Amino acid sequence: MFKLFKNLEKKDRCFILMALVFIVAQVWLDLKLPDYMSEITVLVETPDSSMQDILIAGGKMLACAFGSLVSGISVAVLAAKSGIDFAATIREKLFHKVQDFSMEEIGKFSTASLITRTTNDVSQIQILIVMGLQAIAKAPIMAVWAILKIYNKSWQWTASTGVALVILLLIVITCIVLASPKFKKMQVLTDNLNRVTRENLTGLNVIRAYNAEEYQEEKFEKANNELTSANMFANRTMAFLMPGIQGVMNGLTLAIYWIGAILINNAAMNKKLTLFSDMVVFSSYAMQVIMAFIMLVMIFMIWPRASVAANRITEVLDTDITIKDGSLDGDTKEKGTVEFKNVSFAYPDAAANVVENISFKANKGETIAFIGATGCGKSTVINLIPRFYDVTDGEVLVDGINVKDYKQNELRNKIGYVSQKAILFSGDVESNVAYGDNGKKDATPDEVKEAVKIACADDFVENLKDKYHGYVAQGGDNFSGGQKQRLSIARAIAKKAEILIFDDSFSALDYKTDRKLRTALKKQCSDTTKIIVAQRIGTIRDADLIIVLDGGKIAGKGTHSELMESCEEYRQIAYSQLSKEELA
Ligand SMILES: Nc1ncnc2c1ncn2[C@@H]1O[C@H](COP(=O)(O)OP(=O)(O)OP(=O)(O)O)[C@@H](O)[C@H]1O
Repeated sequence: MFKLFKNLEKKDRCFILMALVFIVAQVWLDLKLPDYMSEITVLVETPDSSMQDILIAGGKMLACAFGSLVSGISVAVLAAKSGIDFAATIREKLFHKVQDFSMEEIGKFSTASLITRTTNDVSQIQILIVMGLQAIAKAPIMAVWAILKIYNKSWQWTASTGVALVILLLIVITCIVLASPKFKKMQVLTDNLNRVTRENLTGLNVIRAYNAEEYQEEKFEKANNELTSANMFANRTMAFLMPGIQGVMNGLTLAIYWIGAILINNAAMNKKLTLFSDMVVFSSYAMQVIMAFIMLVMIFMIWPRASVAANRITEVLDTDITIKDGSLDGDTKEKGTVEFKNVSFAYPDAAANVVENISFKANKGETIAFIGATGCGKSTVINLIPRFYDVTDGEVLVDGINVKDYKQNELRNKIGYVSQKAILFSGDVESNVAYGDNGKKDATPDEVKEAVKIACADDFVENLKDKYHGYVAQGGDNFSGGQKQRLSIARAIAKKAEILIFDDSFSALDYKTDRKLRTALKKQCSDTTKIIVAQRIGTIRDADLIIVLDGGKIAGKGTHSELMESCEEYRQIAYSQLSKEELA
């Protein structure tokens, strides 16, 4: 928790300091009230006292109460401001940190958990600051100050307050011990609920198509019930706190007046008035002590959850990023080359390598294609080029330099990447195609148009009501699979990168569009090196080099005709897709 607070900005530290000053002022004013109350009691009981004196003492009381109100409001405003600001700072830090995460770190935390940590967990910290700042600082000052004021009044009253405090402590400790583990559990269960909700929303169509609503509901109900019952237990336990404290407060008032009655009864006549005034003042201070405890209880209610949340946030912020930046910028002598030297790779926590001993070189303007059975490691190989993962063994070189030596953004400026699943962002066609930074300049509307044309997406984009400013929904949900793929391809082309990577990016295109697109690519991007993963022989048969993968290893390498001669795996794929006449 305290580690997280090191992230407080200077401005917020100042706000907190100012709040502390107001808190001390408020406590001082609150504790001054009983003194004036005692003065008034004495004045009322003294036969010769004037109304003027009573009014002056009353006026001072009023001024103290008003001062306390102003201080209280100031503390609340300052606490809210620093809490909200701090939450915004932490959310921003988390966002930036997660942006730098590699797939390994994202996988370690899970997307659902990262969302809960950035939203719900940060809110817990905000609540702690906004509500807790007053109590954390105010309660101890108030308790100590009030105790100092009353401790020498009468040992009987002090003892009764002591007993009340011990009972209070026992109630508080029991409730905290019982509820604390549940508060901790609640954050993890919130992750789980988020995960189930997310899965449900993203897979809605499949759920409906398979009439799996009931199954999903059961899953949701289980997650929801777990969270509800943990919440219920913790809050039910905490529900005993307030009535318990109230009971102790009433009991203490009763005890003070009872003891006071006995003391006044046994006292000499001239001491009775002083004792009565002492009793009123003492009960007032004793209530302040109990109030301080109530505030601490509030903290104990918020603290366990906030402390778990703080640990979860620091866990993300302190995570060591596995993919570290190199120092080189992208200004290399060699351009457009990709070379793998005996590359092997195993996913984090996996026992065995997924790909093994991969070596090849792509020269500027060449087309290199990967083909092989599903799950043989094609995507894995090409994901090593933009450094989504680092190799386990061997080297990946881009423009003759190890990818690890580049600054990551410099390396990625060289690459236009089209993922297997086409990803579009909410906005319009133009913002999606001109997306990101290529280290040079933003794509102009004309360049966007040209890229869309090369990607054979102009036919449907031109038909949109707002053409290149046509609306794109989140995830590109208002476009078909093939349209999304073509817009993703246009985005990579518009980047004017040295190397284009297509991860099975033509799979949703019909054969005619596939051919048209490849022809346009060959003509318009002749200087660009193209690395293509494909399932169809037709898509890759013209490639300069085809690499056949089998179980993560290279089973054959060469042009289409060479592989038809030499590679049994390639022949099998080819014959399974095309007739002998088509292949001839
Ligand atoms: N993030 C990951 N963590 C662990 N294992 C993974 C991960 N991604 C892929 N794999 C495993 O690596 C192997 C190769 O996967 P990869 O996606 O590279 O295959 P592929 O040849 O591209 O398949 P497809 O043609 O079906 O897309 C698979 O066995 C898969 O289970």
